[in-house]
Amino acid sequence: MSGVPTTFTSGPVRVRVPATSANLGPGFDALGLALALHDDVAAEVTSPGVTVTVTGQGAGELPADDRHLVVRAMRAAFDALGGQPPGLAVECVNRIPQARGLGSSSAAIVAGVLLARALVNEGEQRLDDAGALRLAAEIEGHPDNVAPCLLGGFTLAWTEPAGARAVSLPVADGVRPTVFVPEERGLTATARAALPATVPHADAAFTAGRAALLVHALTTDPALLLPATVDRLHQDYRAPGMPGTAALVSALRAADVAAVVSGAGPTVLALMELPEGFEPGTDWQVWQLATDVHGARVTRGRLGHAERDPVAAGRKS
Ligand SMILES: Nc1ncnc2c1ncn2[C@@H]1O[C@H](COP(=O)(O)OP(=O)(O)OP(=O)(O)O)[C@@H](O)[C@H]1O
Ligand SMILES: N[C@@H](CCO)C(=O)O
Repeated sequence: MSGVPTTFTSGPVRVRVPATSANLGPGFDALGLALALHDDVAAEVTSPGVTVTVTGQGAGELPADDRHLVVRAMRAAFDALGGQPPGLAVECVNRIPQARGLGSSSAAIVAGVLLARALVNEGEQRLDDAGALRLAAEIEGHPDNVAPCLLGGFTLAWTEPAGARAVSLPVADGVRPTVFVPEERGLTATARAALPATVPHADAAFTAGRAALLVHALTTDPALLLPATVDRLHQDYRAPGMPGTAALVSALRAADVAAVVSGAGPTVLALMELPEGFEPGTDWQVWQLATDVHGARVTRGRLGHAERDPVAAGRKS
């Protein structure tokens, strides 16, 4: 399509993007799970200028101009699609807690890339699904959240010289995700700075074996989730920066529940039913979430009444 001028569709488009939990223990920067907790974002091409409205998570905190992450991702995608629109109006209804380890930044990036594509005539010919994944992963810096956000389900992502690739696998019955979300935030960039440049070969070998076992446990045999979620690459190094998270992971695992730090934390993810009466303490919001099997979904039109409600339906706390 290079050389053919970019033209834009008229009217708004909207996208529903899921929260995601990356790493899942031993799958650092590779494995991820899409969860049924969503942001809804709509966008429209306008006359010159950028407006952004935010309801729910991040309202009053996030920038309302070109610095907003959805708009930054849209700008990068419009460049890849061949040209920028005159102006943009973006409406965000956010339910994914931000800077907690639930993939909020990837959800914003995926939303921006898919909205930009949907606003360009013949957008899917200019940027196919594989290209959208590569671009979103490049903006995020690693593919383990953007992959499940785009594809849904349990994803394995990896990076080749040309960019990120991913596959989505079905999740076995019996996997029961619960997230424990604290009030305090933790930026991924800070958690990544806590990691060493190198790790002992024995730890790398140990973790590679558990990551392979985790693919089997999550897709076929959840009875193996406890041994399959042991990691030696990141959680211990990050524990001093999130002691409450580390203590809750330990308490859950001591109760035979496969629990890990969700993404870069500080949220905790359990993958199995909790024991009767398990009490995490008052510092946590506890939500049982289904797996999102669809991934990001784009439709035409404005956000509807239900999509404008920033409180997630069916969330158990
Ligand atoms: N919906 C959003 N709209 C705009 N900016 C967002 C949105 N969600 C997140 N961000 C930006 O991304 C930052 C959080 O990104 P970060 O990667 O640190 O955490 P996360 O994505 O929530 O967690 P993790 O990557 O560990 O799963 C926020 O502080 C904000 O700047
Ligand atoms: N793999 C990433 C996920 C969070 O973005 C990390 O742990 O830093």
